[in-house]
Amino acid sequence: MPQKSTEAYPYAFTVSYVERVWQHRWRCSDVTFHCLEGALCQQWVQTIREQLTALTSRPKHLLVYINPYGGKQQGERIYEQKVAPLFTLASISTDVIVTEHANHARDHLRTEAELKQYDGVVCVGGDGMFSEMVHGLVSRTQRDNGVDQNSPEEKLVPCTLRIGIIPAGSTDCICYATVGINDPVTSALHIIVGDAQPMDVCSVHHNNTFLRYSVSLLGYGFYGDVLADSERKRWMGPARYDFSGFKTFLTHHYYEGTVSFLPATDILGTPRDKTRCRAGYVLLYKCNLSNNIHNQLCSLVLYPHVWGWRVIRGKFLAINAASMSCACPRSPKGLSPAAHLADGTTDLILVRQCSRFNFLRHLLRHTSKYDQFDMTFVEVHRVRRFRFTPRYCQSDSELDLRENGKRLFSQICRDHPACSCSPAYSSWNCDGEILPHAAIEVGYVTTPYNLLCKYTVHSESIQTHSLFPHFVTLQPCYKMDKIKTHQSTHNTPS
Ligand SMILES: CCCCCCCCCCCCC/C=C/[C@@H](O)[C@H](COP(=O)(O)O)NC(=O)CCCCC
Ligand SMILES: Nc1ncnc2c1ncn2[C@@H]1O[C@H](COP(=O)(O)OP(=O)(O)O)[C@@H](O)[C@H]1O
Ligand SMILES: [Ca+2]
Repeated sequence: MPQKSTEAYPYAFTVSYVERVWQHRWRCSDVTFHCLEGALCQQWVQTIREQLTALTSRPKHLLVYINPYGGKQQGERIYEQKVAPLFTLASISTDVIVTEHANHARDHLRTEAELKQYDGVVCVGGDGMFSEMVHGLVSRTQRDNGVDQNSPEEKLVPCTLRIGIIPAGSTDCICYATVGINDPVTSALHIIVGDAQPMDVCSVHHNNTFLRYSVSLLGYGFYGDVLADSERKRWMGPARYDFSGFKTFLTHHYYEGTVSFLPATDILGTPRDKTRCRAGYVLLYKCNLSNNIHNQLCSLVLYPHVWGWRVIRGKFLAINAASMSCACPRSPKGLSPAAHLADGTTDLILVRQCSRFNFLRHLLRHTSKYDQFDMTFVEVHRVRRFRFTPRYCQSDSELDLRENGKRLFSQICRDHPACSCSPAYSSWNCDGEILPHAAIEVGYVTTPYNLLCKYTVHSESIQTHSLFPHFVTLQPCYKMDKIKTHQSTHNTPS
């Protein structure tokens, strides 16, 4: 700032605001306004503060859980250096808990946390950490509302508290698929401006007993085997997935069983659409009205058996249910690029036994513009519920052993115990956590959630933000010589 201006306009205040820098990446910038009179300056500051206070969607008090062991074990550093300064700048107060063991956050949320005092909870970690938060909050809400979690027929009661994710994990699929990028600063800014995005939740059951919730990927076969193998290599960090992915690809195991599913017939849109859900169901359809007729036609073609369950038997390399696109840095368009974030459905992808070469082609298409579903051995259905029953029954003792992480003889091919062909069972990859039960039933996909983040790729959203995009942190009406720090720093609280 030239000296002349400082002398002529000795009073000033600084407004911090959100700037979209590149694609989905957000940054915090600021602008300093100079005034001639202290009273005028004060009036501006007062008015802006009043406007900001009136924005009820913005959180004021947050409960933060940090997983210090997620991803590259950088959770605490990421929070302290990149996120906490922004929260302070936006006058958000926080209670921070660094987790001490797995399920610490889940159990604290489910039983102990005084949730009434918070406007939201935030997790710093990966998909597993987010899953802990979902389990804590969703379970607590169902318990408080008398919902029987064990029944796949029951619809979940929505939670009122929102969850924010600061990505610090290995895949960060939930963050990437909802925000469009896995960047801690961008996520912190979405939380600060009070963005919200509802999302679907599936409940997973075995013999009418509740097992887990899933919000992103439920994968049997390939993704189940990758996860089971990678858990033994956690010391490798995020690279464990590349190693185990390659190894699992080479083993090329298929699994026999029956998939039954209830197609979602009363919806517009199919998994083969070219549109992308980046702002949830409602916004997408507002923005793509011209696609609706086309989508309706596709639904009729895809789902001729509209009234009941469909049953498919076979040998599968992978059975994936994607309740959102599952986009992540490894696959920027995701497992099911057209899946919706909050439409009460999940996209069921069945990859039948095929050659290694064809499976590789299918996997590689997740990383390119080519359609991974346009292959004879792949089919995809948008469903409300589904079940999987493996061809061979899994005994309780086998399950107990698998739950304790031991490898079994019975996992080796039933027909030829001495050979190395496919084992009888895989396990399910449920948002990055292993489910040892092969037979599962997925209850109604419901939308009980709001996240503290969303895509803002639509022009409406951008305009809405630019109408009042700022969060203000200023020294009210200081003379210029007292606010020098403002000109050089913008995301550290002063
Ligand atoms: C030979 C070329 C292979 C290219 C394959 C590309 C396909 C990648 C699709 C990945 C979808 C990932 C869905 C998300 C799963 C996560 O929930 C889970 C746990 O994440 P986190 O808690 O952050 O660790 N991640 C995985 O299961 C990793 C799957 C990696 C598969 C290679
Ligand atoms: N303090 C802790 N010590 C050990 N495990 C933890 C701790 N806090 C959370 N976890 C568990 O770590 C697992 C992985 O967490 P996540 O944040 O998803 O990292 P990543 O993306 O690397 O898998 C989850 O199952 C979670 O329950
Ligand atoms: Ca969905």
